[in-house]
Amino acid sequence: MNAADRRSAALRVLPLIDLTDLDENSSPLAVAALSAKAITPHGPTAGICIWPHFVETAKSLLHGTGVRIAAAVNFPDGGTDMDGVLADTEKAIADGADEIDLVLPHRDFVENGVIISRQMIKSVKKLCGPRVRLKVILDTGTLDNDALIESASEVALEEGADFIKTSTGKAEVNATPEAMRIILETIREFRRDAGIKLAGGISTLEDARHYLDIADEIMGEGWTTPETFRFGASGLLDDVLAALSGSAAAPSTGY
Ligand SMILES: O=C[C@H](O)COP(=O)(O)O
Repeated sequence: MNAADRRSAALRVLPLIDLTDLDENSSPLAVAALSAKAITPHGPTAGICIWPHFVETAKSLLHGTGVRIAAAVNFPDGGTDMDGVLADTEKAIADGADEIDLVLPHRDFVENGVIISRQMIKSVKKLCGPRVRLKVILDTGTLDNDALIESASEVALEEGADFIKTSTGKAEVNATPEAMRIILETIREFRRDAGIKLAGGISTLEDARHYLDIADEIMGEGWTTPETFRFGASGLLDDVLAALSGSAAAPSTGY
């Protein structure tokens, strides 16, 4: 991409980023720095994505800025501890979370079928109510099978997910164009108003633009807005800001 293309990609990508800090060593200080970084001279990111116990800190800093606060629950393992997931969700919402990123209990989904997964998504959605958006993280690299990705997407959409998110960023395989295609085709077929969040290992504008091209191809141009499309990324904003300030490109991971 030349400098003009990078700049135009950066302007498109910036409002779609959920700037993420889900490091196990995250801290209130780190969340404060993340919150400050989310408000750039070129406009805000869509949101920040953090651990539930830091929502209160972020809320006090971001209140009124338009930057949404997403809390990751059942993260990153995707276990079946329903009570723990509901308690974390309830607390995050009470502290001011605008969005919940819930990891599907994917091992149980693969081994035992849909019952626990449906129950968990339905119960978390009930806590979210009409105000708080629910993103369901499939962990597509672990599901590792097209039919499973498709059926997990269907289950999430049927139980009220507002977004399907590919990955935690902690698995060996995270977002991929192949998984994205399956999810988007399912969304197109079942619930065009639902969104997709690509997450894990996306750190260059080149990669981000490749995902946007696929979204344009499958859903049509104009579909990708912050209401339907996000990049969950800890590093992508750096390349966006470099492009907007005219610096050189970061090396692409090569999609
Ligand atoms: O939920 C988002 C991911 O954890 C971000 O992954 P990343 O650090 O590879 O960008």
